[in-house]
Amino acid sequence: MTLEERIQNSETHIFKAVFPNTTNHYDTLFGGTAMHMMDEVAFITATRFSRQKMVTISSEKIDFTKPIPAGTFVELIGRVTRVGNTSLVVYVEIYIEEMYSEKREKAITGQFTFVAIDENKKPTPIHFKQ
Ligand SMILES: CCCCCCCCCCCCCCCC(=O)SCCNC(=O)CCNC(=O)[C@H](O)C(C)(C)COP(=O)(O)OP(=O)(O)OC[C@H]1O[C@@H](n2cnc3c(N)ncnc32)[C@H](O)[C@@H]1OP(=O)(O)O
Repeated sequence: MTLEERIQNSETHIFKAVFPNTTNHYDTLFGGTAMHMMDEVAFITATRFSRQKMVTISSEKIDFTKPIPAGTFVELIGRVTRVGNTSLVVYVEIYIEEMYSEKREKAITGQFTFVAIDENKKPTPIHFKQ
């Protein structure tokens, strides 16, 4: 399998409904909840890419460009964008999708770096390198 095929195969999509237990006093999705969901989809993407134990080492530049209203769906998409020696980077996007129309827009983006670890919890090479 080529690197591009492996990236394509490990691209991960998760849909969630924005219900009131995830919203703040503005009736929009909590930022912290969004980051939690992003870390989760990034972790799944990293693990599906590598099939190794992965831990988050860094998250960066999380841009909240649109509020996510209660009563919508969100789609999270994780995609590997860089493969290093022991680390890889996953770019995550969150799209808002209205429940009763096809309207859809990008709301949040961010980047998460993961490191593959061995049985001693030390960095270990990712089996696939660029
Ligand atoms: C309320 C209800 C809760 C419900 C719950 C649900 C959970 C829903 C969320 C799911 C999410 C799942 C996620 C699970 C996985 C964890 O939970 S992970 C937990 C958080 N992460 C950790 O605890 C990791 C702690 N850090 C460490 O153990 C060590 O730093 C590590 C990761 C073993 C790395 O060791 P190190 O000696 O610092 O690494 P070092 O050799 O210097 O560098 C290794 C690589 O990292 C890179 N690197 C080092 N520092 C950085 C940096 N700051 N930035 C970028 N790259 C870096 C290096 O460049 C190197 O890359 P390569 O050139 O080899 O590719």
